Amino acid sequence: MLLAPLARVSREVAETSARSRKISLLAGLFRTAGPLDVPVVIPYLAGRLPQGRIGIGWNALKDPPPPAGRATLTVHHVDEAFSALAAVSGPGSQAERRRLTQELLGAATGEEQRFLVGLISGEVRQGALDAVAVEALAETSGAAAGAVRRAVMLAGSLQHVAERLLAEGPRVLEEFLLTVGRPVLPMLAQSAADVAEAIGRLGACAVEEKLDGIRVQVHRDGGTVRIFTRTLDDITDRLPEVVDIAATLEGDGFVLDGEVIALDDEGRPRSFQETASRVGSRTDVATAAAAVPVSPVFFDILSLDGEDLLDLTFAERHEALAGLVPEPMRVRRIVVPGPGEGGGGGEEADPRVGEAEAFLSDTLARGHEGVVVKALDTPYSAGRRGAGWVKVKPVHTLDLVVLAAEWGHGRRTGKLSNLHLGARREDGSFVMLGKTFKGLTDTMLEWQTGRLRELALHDDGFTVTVRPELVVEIAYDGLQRSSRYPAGVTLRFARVVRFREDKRAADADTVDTVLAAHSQG
Ligand SMILES: Nc1ncnc2c1ncn2[C@@H]1O[C@H](COP(=O)(O)OP(=O)(O)OP(=O)(O)O)[C@@H](O)[C@H]1O
Repeated sequence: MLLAPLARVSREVAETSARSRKISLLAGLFRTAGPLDVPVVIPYLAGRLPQGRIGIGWNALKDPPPPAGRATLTVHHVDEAFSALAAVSGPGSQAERRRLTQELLGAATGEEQRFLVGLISGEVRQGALDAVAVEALAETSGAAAGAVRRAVMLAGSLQHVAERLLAEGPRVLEEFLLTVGRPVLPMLAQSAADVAEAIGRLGACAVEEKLDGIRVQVHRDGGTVRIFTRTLDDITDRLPEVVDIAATLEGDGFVLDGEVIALDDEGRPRSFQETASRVGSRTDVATAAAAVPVSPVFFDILSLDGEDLLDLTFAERHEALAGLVPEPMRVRRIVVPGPGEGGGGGEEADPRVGEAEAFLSDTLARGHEGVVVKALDTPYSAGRRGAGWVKVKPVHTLDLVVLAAEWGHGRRTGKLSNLHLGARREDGSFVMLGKTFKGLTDTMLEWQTGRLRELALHDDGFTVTVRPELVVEIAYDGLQRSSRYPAGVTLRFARVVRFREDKRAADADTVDTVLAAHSQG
């Protein structure tokens, strides 16, 4: 398959806001993709290189040779060229990378050059591509969209399902079952401004503590335990104490969903940074575990003794959870009846809300982040922000993407300090909303300097532009008008709360969400 139609479709999908048009563009592309192309086409459309980081900065990209007059590059050839680039190392590697990059660009037409440069710099990034691609795959293969979606959730990979579906046809979808040992994309929550709004959206529900730890999916198959993160990375070796606990539970095979968190002697949460760096540390796990032990706290169960529980209601799943996991390892919760069941309605204050608000206050007093209100009658929506889960956090924060960082002065000389913060647009590009260096501790400054150097594209001696991949959680006091920023607004008193390495840029907040939250507040 030639690169030219892929570059064209990528541009056209970004340019149109009509979902049906996006689907038919992608379906047309998938129809022409051969089995060897699919493993490359899907990541390229999402703006990702299968090789990961290949260390090309702007120097290698600037002053490209004149574009080729005819499209001859194949997707396979480009993939090989990127593999060759990723393998370059040692002395003279910068010059060699530039030579290989320029050679590749010289073989590309104008449109292909723009696509390749965007791919390398992280600018080609389609927002919400997965959902559209699922429908396009259904259209191309003749499978039902729901069946493709479920297979993607269970496989945890659009690419894997696409490869098999396009090669083998719709029947292959039956093979994507929930399998203990293979992670599933976790269900995510929607947000509400307060408990009353959350409860108002749901019928009978559970109000659960929202713990500020790291999401984990714990699988046990007989004697084997595996632990996965929200992004489906296997972190089993980093959490020996959680492995031990999972091994002591009575069930033989299960998949549990929950959070791991570092607690102090009184059972209060230690700082998120302590939990995060403990879960992130791969070296000398035994010492790290002794210094900062983490506890698992489970809130859902997806499979038990060979039975897939995803389609059961939350009430039924919770019963199964309670039968397997003893209380201190289950999240604290209260159950609130539906509007017709326990009073409420009418003009007077809804007692359902009062009880939930008291639970929230108590949860905050215990040092936790907020609550997640969950409908009792809904199935587990793997990989989606399901309407059945609504989170309420009193401190509103945004997850933004670092677009660039400025070299610090004085005490911060030699460190990348002031961060340029971007919100996502639906088309996958980013809008800068402001800058901040507030809230950064010395440790964070040190860490971000190293991390941002890895992502650097260009350094003009003052500002380092980076691949837009690092997600940072920002607290702020509202928005204010500003003609200096492209959305016409900027953040007031933005300060860094923490880095969210567990999130991808595609999970960051969109500029529309930011503006909508502001207009409500
Ligand atoms: N009782 C709970 N039920 C569900 N999720 C919980 C619970 N306690 C803590 N969490 C955490 O809260 C998250 C739910 O919010 P959401 O799905 O929006 O994820 P998020 O974007 O990581 O949110 P946040 O940044 O608010 O933690 C889960 O991913 C999980 O890590």
